[in-house]
Amino acid sequence: MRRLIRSALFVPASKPRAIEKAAHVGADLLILDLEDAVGPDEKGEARTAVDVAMHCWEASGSVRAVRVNALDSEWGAADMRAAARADAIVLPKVEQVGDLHAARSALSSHGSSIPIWAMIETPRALLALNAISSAVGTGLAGLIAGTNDLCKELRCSPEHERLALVPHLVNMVCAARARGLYVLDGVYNHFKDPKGFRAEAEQGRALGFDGKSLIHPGQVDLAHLYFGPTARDLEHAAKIVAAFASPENAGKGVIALDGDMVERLHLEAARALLSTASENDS
Ligand SMILES: CC(C)(COP(=O)(O)OP(=O)(O)OC[C@H]1O[C@@H](n2cnc3c(N)ncnc32)[C@H](O)[C@@H]1OP(=O)(O)O)[C@@H](O)C(=O)NCCC(=O)NCCSC(=O)C[C@H](O)C(=O)O
Ligand SMILES: [Mg+2]
Repeated sequence: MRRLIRSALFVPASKPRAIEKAAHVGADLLILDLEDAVGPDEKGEARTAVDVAMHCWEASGSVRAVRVNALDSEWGAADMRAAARADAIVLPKVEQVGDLHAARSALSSHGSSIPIWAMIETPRALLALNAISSAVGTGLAGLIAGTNDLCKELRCSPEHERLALVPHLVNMVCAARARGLYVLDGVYNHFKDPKGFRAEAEQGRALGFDGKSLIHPGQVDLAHLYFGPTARDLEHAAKIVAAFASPENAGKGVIALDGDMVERLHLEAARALLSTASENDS
């Protein structure tokens, strides 16, 4: 059973204080950002923070990732070399299967077999989602919605409960689920607006995302409230397992539980939930 990834915090590689702070915020995934959070003049200096961050985050319990600049940019090759020592790599603006193969082969040339997370944030990526998500042999682990870039490229707005983005977000969830990948929702920019964050996180969970990408430590605990099983989810799952285990329900395909119809597909989901939760506790 795989670990829960409910929160993925972007940490600018150009901010030493943020790198230190990130070690203690409890995010499931930490993403040291060499791309958009770092200005062109800071790129070289920021790259030297990769080793510092990986060391600083060693005991954090978080998966430690690096978001590199595009491979075909002037920084891409050096970023890949530095990032090969992380636990995972985040590739921005993936648009075709070839981007994943190129990253895989760059990592291999540095002796690294770390998993790749692909950011889906351009119209071309949306059109190629099926191919990208099924890129066999590239070590693709998950998709991350890049909603800021998507809004820019589609010339749409995140307003009205992300009406214009929802079809694309649903497609990302579908592509990820079909291929057994993780899938994370985009960032919420208004980091001083917890109410707005909660509404968006609740929507992301309802759409089926595993977790949410974040920009501020204050968003980590909130993300954990919405993603991953709640105490109530676990209680309900345990009740379903117990109900199907009782002798009077032996062999039944469907039962009634607390006024709801419960089928064996719900039993499978309940068992999977309990198993994920116990794996992540241990
Ligand atoms: C958004 C921020 C610029 C706000 O910064 P600031 O005003 O300094 O925030 P605070 O004063 O509230 O910070 C309080 C303390 O928390 C630390 N901090 C802040 N942000 C982070 C962080 N991301 N990780 C770790 N620690 C952080 C501060 O250092 C303060 O610490 P202390 O001094 O001890 O009190 C800022 O939050 C920020 O830079 N966020 C990240 C921005 C970023 O990475 N952007 C790029 C990724 S998002 C993206 O690109 C999405 C995608 O590609 C798309 O297209 O959608
Ligand atoms: Mg982006």
